[in-house]
Amino acid sequence: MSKSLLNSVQFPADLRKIRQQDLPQLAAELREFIINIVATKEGHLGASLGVVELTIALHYVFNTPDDILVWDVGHQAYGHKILTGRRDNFHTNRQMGGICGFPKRDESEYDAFGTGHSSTAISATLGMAIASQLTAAAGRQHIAVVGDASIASGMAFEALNHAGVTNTNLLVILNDNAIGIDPSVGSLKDYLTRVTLDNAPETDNIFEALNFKYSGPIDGHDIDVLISELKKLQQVDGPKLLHIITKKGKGLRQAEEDQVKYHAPGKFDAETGNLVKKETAHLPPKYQDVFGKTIVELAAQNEKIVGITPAMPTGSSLKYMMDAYPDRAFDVGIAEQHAVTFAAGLATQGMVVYCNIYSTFLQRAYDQLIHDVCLQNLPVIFCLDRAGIVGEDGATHHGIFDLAYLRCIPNLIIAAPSNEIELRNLLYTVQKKLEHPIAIRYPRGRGQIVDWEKSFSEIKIGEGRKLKSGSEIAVLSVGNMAYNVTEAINAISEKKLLGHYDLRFVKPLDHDLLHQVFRQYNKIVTVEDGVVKGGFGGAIAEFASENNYKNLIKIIGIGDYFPEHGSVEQLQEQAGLSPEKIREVIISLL
Ligand SMILES: Cc1ncc(C[n+]2csc(CCOP(=O)(O)OP(=O)(O)O)c2C)c(N)n1
Ligand SMILES: CC(=O)[C@@H](O)[C@H](O)COP(=O)(O)O
Ligand SMILES: [Mg+2]
Repeated sequence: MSKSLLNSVQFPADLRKIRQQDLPQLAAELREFIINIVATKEGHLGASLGVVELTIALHYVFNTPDDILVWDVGHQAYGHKILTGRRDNFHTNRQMGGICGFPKRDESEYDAFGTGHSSTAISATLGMAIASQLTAAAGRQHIAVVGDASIASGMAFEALNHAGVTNTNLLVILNDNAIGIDPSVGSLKDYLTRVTLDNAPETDNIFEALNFKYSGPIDGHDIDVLISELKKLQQVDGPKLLHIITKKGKGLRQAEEDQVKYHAPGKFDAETGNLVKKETAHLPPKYQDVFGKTIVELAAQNEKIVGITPAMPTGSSLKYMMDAYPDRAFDVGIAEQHAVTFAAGLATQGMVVYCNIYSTFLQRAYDQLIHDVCLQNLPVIFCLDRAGIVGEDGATHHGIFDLAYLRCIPNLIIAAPSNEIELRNLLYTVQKKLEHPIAIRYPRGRGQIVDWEKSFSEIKIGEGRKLKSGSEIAVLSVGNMAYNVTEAINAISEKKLLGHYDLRFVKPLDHDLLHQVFRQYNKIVTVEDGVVKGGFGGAIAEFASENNYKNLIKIIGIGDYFPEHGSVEQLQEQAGLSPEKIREVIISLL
């Protein structure tokens, strides 16, 4: 048996000692290593398998970390992590206290830029390249690896546009596998397909038009070809783009065949590649499916309904509508800013627009939300998926800022349904008649109600509801935090002293209900799965101050820090949002 090459590599300096002809063996070992660990620990699989050869070639040719390597999104950087000092703790990937699933500057000097959200790599790398010029770090190379879906985002184009008029040592590697999480979309994707088929010379080159020296397309799984091309480009001054063709999921048959599922497949059998089957028939639905299936039902009755997703049709379940009504459901690619203003345009014409965006990714379209939607009071329906703590994706992906960043925008209604039926009824309500934009936030994953497909009933905008009466302490919650609160209250023996109210709307607040609550209870506890500063509890404190109430108010939510990765339960415990932690706070007030 030949000796393991991977075991001889702690850092790229070790890799550079390996003979070039042995690198395919290293690639095979690295793939196997990734598959074995992701099979049980879960995480992003397909993207990392697709760049195994590229990762090896980059660290082989360039002098990382002095030469700078930036991975866009970073979900494809598992091989990079393993070859840069993190092989032995790769099994802790994405777990609490373990390494992060994305590059992270304070984790390694090889992680030149923290990522998670897409399309930032070219801007960041250009910044580093300009800094090198200004500090006379001559000869240093700056490499950004960007996927075909991510390069179609506005931010990536802005960076290419800028880089093209510099003479920086910038190398953009376009990793073209013709897919994002779901199949890539748009005319740039068509263009890249044409370039690939023509083998480049027949087609006017869009990157050359932007002053990049273009090379490729080349086979991104051929290490020798990659090494020789990278060495050539090392000698070329100015901005350059290397177009490589790869296969997402390369090396695991099922991952190659079902690239969408194997983007992040959950647990699977490392030997066979088959997914570990989960019995889900009797489980409550995912909030995403409540959204996806309900919108199809509503679209059948209301032909003005359209749906939008920026590149997350499967994750958001908008795919149900894309299948049922392909002309009325749009995957616009990784383009949150465009998605929001496109929604605004549709709304000006009387369309009923459900724009589904992960809470964390809406951060990118904040100006569009304010300037294009709310300022003009256009009744766009934003469905903010993955609100709250999302778990293993970690700090870059938690949807914990939305309440704070939305609450300050005039005209915008903010709702947080506490369960699947509430979500369904809200989705129904808002397509009937809506006079303002609305954001409806709900969490990742399953709720608690199996039997959710009830007939629709309307929810009055701005109306909260009492879940339980009490006399001493009122707990006010938003969204599915209601479940944690209920559990907390049920674990307290003096529960008859405790009232519980589901406010449903963070804006407008239900003033009538709040006046009752502030008169009936001495002490108020608020619970939200978002940052405390500027959030729901802040809104309640403002209400109290505006109305001269002197009740004691205790705000439970996420403090002034970025929660990292871990399970949702662990991170809620850490933030003080678990039933047990909520119980402790209530007891301390009794
Ligand atoms: C701003 C933003 N929007 C959406 C996402 C979700 N997302 C993560 S990876 C991905 C697809 C990336 O595709 P591509 O760049 O082609 O890389 P590949 O997965 O094919 O390697 C998407 C949409 C994100 N990370 N950031
Ligand atoms: C890398 C990335 O941004 C996505 O793959 C993200 O991890 C998807 O999250 P969900 O699994 O919650 O859809
Ligand atoms: Mg891709």
